[in-house]
Amino acid sequence: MTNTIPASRFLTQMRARAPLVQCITNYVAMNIAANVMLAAGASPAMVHAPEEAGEFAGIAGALTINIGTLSTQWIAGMEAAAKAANAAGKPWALDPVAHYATGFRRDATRSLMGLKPAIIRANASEIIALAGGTGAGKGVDSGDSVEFAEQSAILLARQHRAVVAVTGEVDFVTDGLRSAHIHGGSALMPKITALGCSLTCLVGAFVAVRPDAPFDATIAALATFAAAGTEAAKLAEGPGSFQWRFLDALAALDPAALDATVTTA
Ligand SMILES: Nc1ncnc2c1ncn2[C@@H]1O[C@H](COP(=O)(O)OP(=O)(O)OP(=O)(O)O)[C@@H](O)[C@H]1O
Ligand SMILES: Cc1ncsc1CCO
Ligand SMILES: [Mg+2]
Repeated sequence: MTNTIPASRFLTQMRARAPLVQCITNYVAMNIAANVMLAAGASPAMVHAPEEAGEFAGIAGALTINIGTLSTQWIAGMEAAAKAANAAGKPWALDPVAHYATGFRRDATRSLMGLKPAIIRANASEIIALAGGTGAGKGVDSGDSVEFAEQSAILLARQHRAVVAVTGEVDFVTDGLRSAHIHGGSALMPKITALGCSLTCLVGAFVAVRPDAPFDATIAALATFAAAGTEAAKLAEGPGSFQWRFLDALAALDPAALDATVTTA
């Protein structure tokens, strides 16, 4: 493994600091994302109103923005928060849920991309479309393999000088120069709504602690999900028991389990 900083060390650091993360996420994700953050050891705050989102971004260690259930009011909050995070030198992560589905989402995503996210985390169909290609996504669900999205991810990372994370059966992370694959997890994960949205929030927690290393921090967040997903799947009987077992696995996770999930190139 050529990682300068092992993922296990990032999880230990993140838990020790329990960073405050401003998560602007969708109505579907808010509850599970907050519980995922608490189980993993971070401190989430779901603050999105335009009247306060910018002020809060100055207090939080990092910001995450997810466009899953969009409205004009929410866009105003997102843009205020992203601008304030940039002004305060805090990193922020974008989750462009189904951005290809409507003109409203496309426009919002274009303007958010202009506000320089440090990290973009999405499924394969979303990454392909963000790079100008045509994927097989259906609403919020991916219809493409991660492998098919890898070149799009590299292109996006170079164009936007961002870390790009594509999730699916095997995850791919790139900063345009380096790349990594993260193995593990479970086929039950896409059967539970908003786990990807929750992962974007967790990326925020890791990058809040190591804003100097967004590539490694993103890998560590994805490795945390992969290791906890593998563990939860061992005794799960279906999506329902997987969901609570996943929270328990996140809380009990041994950081040493992360490193075996990551291969770098
Ligand atoms: N077939 C699979 N096998 C193993 N892990 C998977 C599989 N599909 C997804 N995952 C894992 O599930 C998590 C969420 O990724 P996914 O790509 O499903 O996000 P998403 O499509 O944005 O989800 P959502 O929009 O519902 O929040 C990631 O940790 C990913 O590695
Ligand atoms: C189901 C759903 N619809 C809008 S956002 C969301 C959560 C998964 O992306
Ligand atoms: Mg998603």
